[in-house]
Amino acid sequence: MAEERQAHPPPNMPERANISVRHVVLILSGKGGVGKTTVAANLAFAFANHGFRTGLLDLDIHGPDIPKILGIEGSRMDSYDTKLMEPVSVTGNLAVVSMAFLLPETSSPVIWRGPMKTGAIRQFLEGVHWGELDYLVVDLPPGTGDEALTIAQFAPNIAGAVIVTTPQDMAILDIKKAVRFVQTIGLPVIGIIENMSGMVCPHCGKEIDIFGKGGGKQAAEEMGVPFLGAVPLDPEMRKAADEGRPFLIRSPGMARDNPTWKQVDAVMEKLVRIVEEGGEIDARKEKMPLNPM
Ligand SMILES: Nc1ncnc2c1ncn2[C@@H]1O[C@H](COP(=O)(O)OP(=O)(O)OP(=O)(O)O)[C@@H](O)[C@H]1O
Repeated sequence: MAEERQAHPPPNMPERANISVRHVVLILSGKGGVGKTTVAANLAFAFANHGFRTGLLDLDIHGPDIPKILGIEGSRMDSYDTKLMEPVSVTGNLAVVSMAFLLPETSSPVIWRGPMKTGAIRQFLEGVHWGELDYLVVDLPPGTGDEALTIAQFAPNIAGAVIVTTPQDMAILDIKKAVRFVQTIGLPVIGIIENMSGMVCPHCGKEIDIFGKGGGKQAAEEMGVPFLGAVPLDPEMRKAADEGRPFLIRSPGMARDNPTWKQVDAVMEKLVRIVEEGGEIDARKEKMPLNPM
């Protein structure tokens, strides 16, 4: 569908950025604090772990948190012998671009109006040596602002948007707005992810539904869009983000059997099946060895 859209751009549409990527996946949420960045970082990590050449583009220009979550805060994007900037490499398969890599200090605020952000977003696509990518995961700021519109105009091969939510009623109203926003700008909704969906008490092992459970699935059904799955509220996931480690490698050894990670993996696999139009993940793709930081 993405190719069809690009084959006949409206006459006043700007040209799409010239980067080599098979699928661009936008991650957004109707409201802040639902764990969109955490989900984007861990999904990108899961893609890379399955052998996909993955880029992660942090477009939360005013509050870029991806570098902190991945433990690459303080890294810089340099340009060597080409004029292109080098993204920051996390594993052999995962490269990251963030505004944070260009700021003099991590606490420096970015006070920019729309046109400056548009220029930066274009640079982050075309001015970066991404190489050949299978997936480019784009973490957008919450809500329905400029960044989403700009990337929707400039990025090639957009597979669509993934909407992250928490299960409670207040968040569900915002999902509906986000779904309509994505549809209004002419992109497919790949699906909805319900984050912080129930929690297993670390003391008694009982499941506690802090924000409720099942609201994301219900909204997906009501809106007629796919439900990609649920990720539980897991204190280890919060700790991993605070410590700057992707969740999977926070506790090497136990990670692959961890129920939360299995959920992240299942969400990623469903996303791939939808994006690659019904195809199963290529079983020949060896899982890449992790590169603990
Ligand atoms: N499944 C989860 N289990 C436990 N903690 C989580 C989970 N998902 C996110 N968190 C924590 O919730 C907080 C908010 O997450 P995050 O920054 O990813 O949200 P966001 O929606 O991207 O926020 P913003 O609106 O600021 O962009 C962080 O402390 C993160 O570690």
